[in-house]
Amino acid sequence: MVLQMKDPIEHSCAEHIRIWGAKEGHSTPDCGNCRIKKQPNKMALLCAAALLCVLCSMDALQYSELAQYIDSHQEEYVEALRDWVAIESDSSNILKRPDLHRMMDVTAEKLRRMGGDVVMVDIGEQELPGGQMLALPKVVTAHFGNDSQKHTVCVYGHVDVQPAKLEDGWRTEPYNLTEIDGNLYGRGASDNKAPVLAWIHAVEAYQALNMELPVNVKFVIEGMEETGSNGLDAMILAQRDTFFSDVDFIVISDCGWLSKRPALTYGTRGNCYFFAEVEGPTQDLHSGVYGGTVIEPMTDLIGILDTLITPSGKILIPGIREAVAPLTDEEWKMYQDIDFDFDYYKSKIGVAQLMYNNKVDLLAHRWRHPTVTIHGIEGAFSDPGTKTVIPAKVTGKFSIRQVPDMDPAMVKKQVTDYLQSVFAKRKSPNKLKVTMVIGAKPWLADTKHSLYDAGKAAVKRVFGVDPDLIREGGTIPIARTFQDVTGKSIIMLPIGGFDDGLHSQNEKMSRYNYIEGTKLFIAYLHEVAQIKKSV
Ligand SMILES: NCC(=O)N[C@@H](Cc1c[nH]cn1)C(=O)O
Ligand SMILES: [Zn+2]
Ligand SMILES: [Zn+2]
Repeated sequence: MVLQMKDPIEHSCAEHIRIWGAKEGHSTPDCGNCRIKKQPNKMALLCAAALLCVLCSMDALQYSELAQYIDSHQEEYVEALRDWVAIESDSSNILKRPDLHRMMDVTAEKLRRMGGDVVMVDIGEQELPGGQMLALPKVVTAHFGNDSQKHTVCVYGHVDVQPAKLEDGWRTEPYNLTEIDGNLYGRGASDNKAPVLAWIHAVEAYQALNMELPVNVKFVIEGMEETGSNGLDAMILAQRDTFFSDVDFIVISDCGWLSKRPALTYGTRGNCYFFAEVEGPTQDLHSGVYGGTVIEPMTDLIGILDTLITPSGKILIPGIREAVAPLTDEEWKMYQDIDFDFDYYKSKIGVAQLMYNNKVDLLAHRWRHPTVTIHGIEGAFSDPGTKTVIPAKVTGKFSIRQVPDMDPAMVKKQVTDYLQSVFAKRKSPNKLKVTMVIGAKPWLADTKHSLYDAGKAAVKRVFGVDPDLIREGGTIPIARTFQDVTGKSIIMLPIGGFDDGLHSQNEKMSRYNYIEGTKLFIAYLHEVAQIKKSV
């Protein structure tokens, strides 16, 4: 026996610590957590845990107390999510703008009640396609703790949502949070209201237990993410030397796991979103009376949209595929090692066949290649029933997900030139106008950064497994701006499940992920506090 028990100390907490000392001349083993060889008599055995140094043991005890607090307050957390989901904060629908403003007020008020230093930052107005101006939702910033000896972590999230209507095929009212079999269904539940609340509840738990936060925490919560984070770039630029000057790291939890295994996300795709408007007659026309005599805008539009991508997914716009950074051997290897159930993925989304039939190709095309998606046509007849009309003006909406080394400014030119040349060949008298309404760049992090070690340790503590390192096919438009403007390192720490149905019917957040995710954030703050602070 290397160790002998000396002065066992029993704590009154749920878990007990026993302090162990080394025999004369014998070495003391490393701490099972921080791996540092500690002095004799400073090693502790924590019930149901490994041999830890005293510091780590105290940390484990504190975590255990916080985790118990989270468990015993979970009903309140679900109610908070219910209140937030009930606000139809759809940023894409201008008629819902009052709800979106209310959502920002409610968010600010929650942070204010916790004693945060809260500011609602006016980010101006947005110009609508008709030229009218509409006030953007204010960005909520908040600040907890101001200790220059500690790191400052800035949490970014959004509280706007994608559109949702019961008649889209939801099984429950989208804005009435409904729990079924441990899943909390509602628009915005996973994207991104529960993760934002989980971060707020993590800070609240320290306050309730009178525990000092291990780091200073700042929040930046916006209401335009789903439509491209309009106005936020300028705000970050304007506050680079004020609000962001003392921020050390940025954490974003606006994404999901790839499987049942927790994950850390190190890359997102960007997005270039286009409107292609084809305008013909001055008003809609009877298709029997005028059909066969006019060159129809819808036929032109569908003709040009069909030249963007082949049925097998090959993008036809010259220059787009050529800009993509080639996949490295290391990336192939990483993708091979990732947990991913190919058949479950297929069955979950209800398709018999995918574009690719192996895991690596599928992941590469989800994360690492651009793709074109045609989203819809404004001005087209889409109601139930039959209407025999020739629409006078139609606007096709499509987007191209961006990966390194694509550049949105270049993509804008490539797409516009290509569509104009394809349209010209049709010799149509109609007018085509192409505009890029969102131009978000991809984001990529260095997984060797200590933020990722902290993430791995936090996942291990809460879930007892090592996380997958994954990328995200979706876009968080502001991620790249945070990186470029503030120069700070970013980690994405998702708590959403792989099957949450983001942007889809029946979006949900599982109660398990919501509650364990809150604990993950607490564990993460503890781990970040261990990162050496540079002076
Ligand atoms: N949760 C992230 C997310 O859903 N982001 C949106 C943002 C976006 C991109 N283009 C328009 N909106 C996404 O679709 O990826
Ligand atoms: Zn989101
Ligand atoms: Zn989203």
